[in-house]
Amino acid sequence: MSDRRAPRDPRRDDRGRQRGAARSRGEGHRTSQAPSQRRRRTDPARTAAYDVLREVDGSDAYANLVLPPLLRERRISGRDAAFATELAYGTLRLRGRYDAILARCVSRPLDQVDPDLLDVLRLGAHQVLGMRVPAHAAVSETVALARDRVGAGPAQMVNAVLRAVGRTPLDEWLALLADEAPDPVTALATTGSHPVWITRALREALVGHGRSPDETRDLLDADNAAPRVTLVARPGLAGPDTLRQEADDADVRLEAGRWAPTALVMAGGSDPAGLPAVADARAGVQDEGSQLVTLALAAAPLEGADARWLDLCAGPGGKAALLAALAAGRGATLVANEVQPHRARLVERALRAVPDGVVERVRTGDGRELGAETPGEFDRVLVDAPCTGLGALRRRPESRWRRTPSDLGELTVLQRELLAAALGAVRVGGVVGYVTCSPHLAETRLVVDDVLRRRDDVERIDARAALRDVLVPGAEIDLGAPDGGAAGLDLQLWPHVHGTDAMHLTLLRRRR
Ligand SMILES: C[S@@+](CC[C@H](N)C(=O)[O-])C[C@H]1O[C@@H](n2cnc3c(N)ncnc32)[C@H](O)[C@@H]1O
Repeated sequence: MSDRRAPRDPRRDDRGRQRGAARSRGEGHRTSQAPSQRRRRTDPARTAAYDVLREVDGSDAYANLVLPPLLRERRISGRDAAFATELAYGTLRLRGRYDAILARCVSRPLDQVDPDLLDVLRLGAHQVLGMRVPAHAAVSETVALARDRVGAGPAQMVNAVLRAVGRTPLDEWLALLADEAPDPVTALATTGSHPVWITRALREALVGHGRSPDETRDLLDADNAAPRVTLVARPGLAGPDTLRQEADDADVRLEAGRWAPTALVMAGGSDPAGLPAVADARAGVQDEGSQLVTLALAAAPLEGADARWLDLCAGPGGKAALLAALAAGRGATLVANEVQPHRARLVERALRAVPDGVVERVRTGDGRELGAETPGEFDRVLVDAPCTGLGALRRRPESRWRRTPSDLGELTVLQRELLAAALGAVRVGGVVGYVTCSPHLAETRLVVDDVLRRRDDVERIDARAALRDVLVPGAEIDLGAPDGGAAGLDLQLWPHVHGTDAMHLTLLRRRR
């Protein structure tokens, strides 16, 4: 907040950065023209962020697919690229909070504001309230953007609205929004910038998985923070030491992951693709939670043969590549299945560093057929089911505003069918790992309970114990209250507790 209100410092530029020496001497872009004659240039980074927001809104695009090529095309790099990224992603994540504030500063209902203009206002609000941009720069640059992209009339309105937004500090805005909310969940949702239905579902998931509802605020905050890039060093293909050496050579800083022995966290701003091990798939980019559930499935106790593994929903192949690397080290083989042909091709690419003979095949087809097609053939089966992704909201800035409760209906039917197929494909005594990147009880507990209610040949086994067996030595992990029921056996990770996506793992064993 203090930066936002800082008086103008001539040694700093519009983003509060230290100016270059020439700039601070007043040389460079200034001309002898009178201010009124100067044509105001819009800032390329802000324009890029705006164009991403319009693509996301107008074309249903994904910000993380639109922004990187756009930055490359416009040759925006380094700190400007980081600024554009934070501006675009931060604005998308905090859109709900900013809309609630803007609604109090705009004279007409927001749904009557032109969407182009509304995105300019949101970008301005994020600079004023969410970034360390001095208020005068945030306002003047956003007004210039409005003039360039929406027109001179709306630009005046942007000026007035952003000044009104900036007159109240963020903590006072949040207190006001909370006071005016009709109930506590809506207060959390508005101030924490999540839809009410998602806030309620996350709160219920915390409780259902053995945690306190009071953690909801922290969870929402964690969803609003940019995640750090985590790499997986695929065992036997690239050891963490090799990866560290390659990172040193590329001047990239890596830190050991907190929980998974395979995880290395990158210092901000570096490009993972620049590391040879990532370029040739000995390593990859993978959330630490995804690594943990995969390692836990591979570590689950098993009697008898442990020779054939199946990944039922493998695309784009992150977990399949880790499973295959582990299988290679244990003399096992892997079948990877994916229904979408283009994602099956991504699985093949992800598996390209795995030694010959380990990957039996990459099958393109509906995983639901495999229960009947390959009955009882596998010793370990992973079902990383398609889900709402409510556990990975920090990675997909716009997705919380796109998802609707009705998505759950179709997905949870498919989840049940895929889990049933996995239980058909696993041998008696074999293990199935049911995984989602959503903590929603309807996609986790209820799916498993429902499938188990219909059969008496399957038992839950302790996923938490399997996880503890694979953690880095000495790691003390808080997995919530051990209540003895399903919540005591199932594993549910959380962004605000573990710094991972909210990955879920239930482990099941075929008894007969
Ligand atoms: C959560 S993603 C899997 C992520 C993957 N395990 C990884 O780590 O990279 C779910 C995948 O299931 C696929 N899928 C959806 N319906 C399927 C079906 N009926 N059979 C097999 N795969 C399916 C989706 O296309 C998607 O690629």
